[in-house]
Amino acid sequence: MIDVHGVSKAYGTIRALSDVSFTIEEGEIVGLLGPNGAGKTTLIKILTGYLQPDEGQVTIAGFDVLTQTQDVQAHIGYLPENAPLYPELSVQAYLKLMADLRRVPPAEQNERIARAVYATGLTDRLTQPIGQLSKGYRQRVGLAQAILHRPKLLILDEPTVGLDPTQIVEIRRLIRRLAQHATILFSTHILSEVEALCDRVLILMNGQVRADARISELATTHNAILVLNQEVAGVRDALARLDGVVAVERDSQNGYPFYRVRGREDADLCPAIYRLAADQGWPVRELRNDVQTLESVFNQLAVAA
Ligand SMILES: Nc1ncnc2c1ncn2[C@@H]1O[C@H](COP(=O)(O)OP(=O)(O)OP(=O)(O)O)[C@@H](O)[C@H]1O
Repeated sequence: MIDVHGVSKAYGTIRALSDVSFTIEEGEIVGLLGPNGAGKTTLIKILTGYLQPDEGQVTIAGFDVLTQTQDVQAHIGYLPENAPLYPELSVQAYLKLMADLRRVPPAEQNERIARAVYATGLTDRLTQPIGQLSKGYRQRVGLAQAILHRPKLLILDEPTVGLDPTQIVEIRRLIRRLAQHATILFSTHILSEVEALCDRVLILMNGQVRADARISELATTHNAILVLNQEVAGVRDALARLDGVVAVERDSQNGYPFYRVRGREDADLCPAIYRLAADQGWPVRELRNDVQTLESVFNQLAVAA
């Protein structure tokens, strides 16, 4: 559905994106996670054809964003950060305007608007001027305009920013519902949002994709952590000789010798390490599976950046 290859973009001397590549398959919900200034909005503007990259190619639903921009935009529902809404228009009048702009055939407009309004829970707000709506409801109007033309791909830039907790829950529920019929890519800087909604996360930092992971895989681990109370000679080599071990990293944790033991995919290392430590009489302080969370991955990347 989305194919991004070697995309770079600079604003003067600021490199907003550097050689970004990834693909997104139909039906996925992908979170684009990154701190402020990571390049999320820049990437989204490039994907939606509103900004040209300096280098690289983007294909959406088989169309090239640079040369077939209108075809691409016809396939996308886009919720920009701070969606431009007309405060004096009623919800209904605004959606009619957007249907005209999207060239939805007049005979189909009423039905399309009714469906979008129903999907976004706006039925009882139709006649209200947008300017009088709460921020959560305005965001729903932004989503309603994004799905008017029944796009197969929704691209949402920080869809819950500035909303209160109740509104956040409602918008997330709505996104989950929309995901039954469309592929979704949305940007956020909130870790829990990604965990709550996504199948997969792309972590963008300093304009680069630093991680691309399935949320379900993050929690599983083939690695173990061993911390000893004091130095013992030969631990690293002995660990490396265990069946299923592919690498052993040595570090220190509050001054104690610390080993991260990386295993093959089918490995369950802790029992074997426990037996080895008992045989050798190692002064074990801690032995555990090295469970990754999105937060731990993000923190490791942030420290390395
Ligand atoms: N029009 C512009 N002119 C100059 N620099 C820009 C422009 N737009 C963005 N930048 C810079 O490019 C970098 C990436 O910005 P971008 O808005 O894409 O990041 P972001 O991840 O969306 O951040 P945020 O979460 O704060 O919206 C930042 O350093 C930003 O200051």
